[in-house]
Amino acid sequence: KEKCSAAEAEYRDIISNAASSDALEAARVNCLGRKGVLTELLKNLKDFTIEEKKEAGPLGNKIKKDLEDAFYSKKNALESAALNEELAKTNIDLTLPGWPVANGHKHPLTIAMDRMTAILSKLGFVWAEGPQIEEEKYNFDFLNIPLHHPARDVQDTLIIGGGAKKGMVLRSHTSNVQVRYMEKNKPPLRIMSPGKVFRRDDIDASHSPVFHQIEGLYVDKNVSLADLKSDLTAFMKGLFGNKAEVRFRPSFFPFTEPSVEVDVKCVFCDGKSPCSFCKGTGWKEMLGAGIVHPNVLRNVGIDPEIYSGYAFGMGVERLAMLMLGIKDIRAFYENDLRIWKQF
Ligand SMILES: Cc1ccc(OCc2nc(C(=O)N[C@H]3CCS(=O)(=O)C3)cs2)cc1
Repeated sequence: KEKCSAAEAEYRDIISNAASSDALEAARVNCLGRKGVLTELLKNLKDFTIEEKKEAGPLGNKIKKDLEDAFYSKKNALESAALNEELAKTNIDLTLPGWPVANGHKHPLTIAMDRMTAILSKLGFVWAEGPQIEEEKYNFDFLNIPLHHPARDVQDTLIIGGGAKKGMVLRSHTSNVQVRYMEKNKPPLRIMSPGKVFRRDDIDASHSPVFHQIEGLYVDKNVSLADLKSDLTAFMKGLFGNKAEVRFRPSFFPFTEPSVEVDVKCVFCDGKSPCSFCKGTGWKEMLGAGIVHPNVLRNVGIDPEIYSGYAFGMGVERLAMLMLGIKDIRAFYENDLRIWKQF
């Protein structure tokens, strides 16, 4: 008993004076290690009588436990003192908040494209894709666009290789997808073709040589202008809300007859006070559409006496600018974070 208490007193002294965790660890091994002073002392217990063990056992283990705790708390104290000393040398203020992790988000064009294609897919349109570098016949000929049509001129279309009439072009609309699809699939068919299109345009606030379009095509038996009007009205209400008012105006496109242009009532003004958005007309043109011209059906081997269809096309940038209040189309391509951070 005396020896254990003496050992405890001696090691408590060593612990309180220990200046480094190495010295402390060495002392711990000397005291509590396999060959440690206290370990050796406690080995004598096995020679004690039952009576003696009853008192000496718990006493010895308590001293052992207390010393272990003392070693441990001193070790912690030395380590945190070392850390604080280290921190005192640097001027890093650990209480400052961390760098905010900026979480990204979709590009506004993608947001607009996703909204439009989601509504169209609910209306039963299936996503179709096709090449951006296209043969002239799929971009023009199949679409009843005559050889002398201005759209074919180099002023409007970006022509790649070969003579102007025979070369490949950068597609000026995604109609090539519809033509290719009709060559391989017979009616009934109901497809949408989102994608990039190219025009020879100098970039300015409302024009870009590269922009995005979504076209739709529905071919079946007895498809009429009524189907077109009801489906496109549903699409516009899906986009601008149920209260949106839609107007159909007669128009002309070589690939549709009759052709219409579809306006939506100005969402910013009642059309009386001239607003920059609708130029005071109260209406905003959103897309073009029409009944597919019989020549187009014939060109892909569909009999216009049996089948009929409607088609439509719209610009995504245009819609995104309306939806998000962006005044300059170039904002979509300059990736200026000061703009995109606002969405
Ligand atoms: C086989 C096939 C037959 C007909 C088709 O008609 C697609 C159509 N597009 C329009 C139209 O007005 N498009 C413009 C809107 C704005 S834009 O992005 O500049 C292009 C009207 S009908 C397509 C494919």
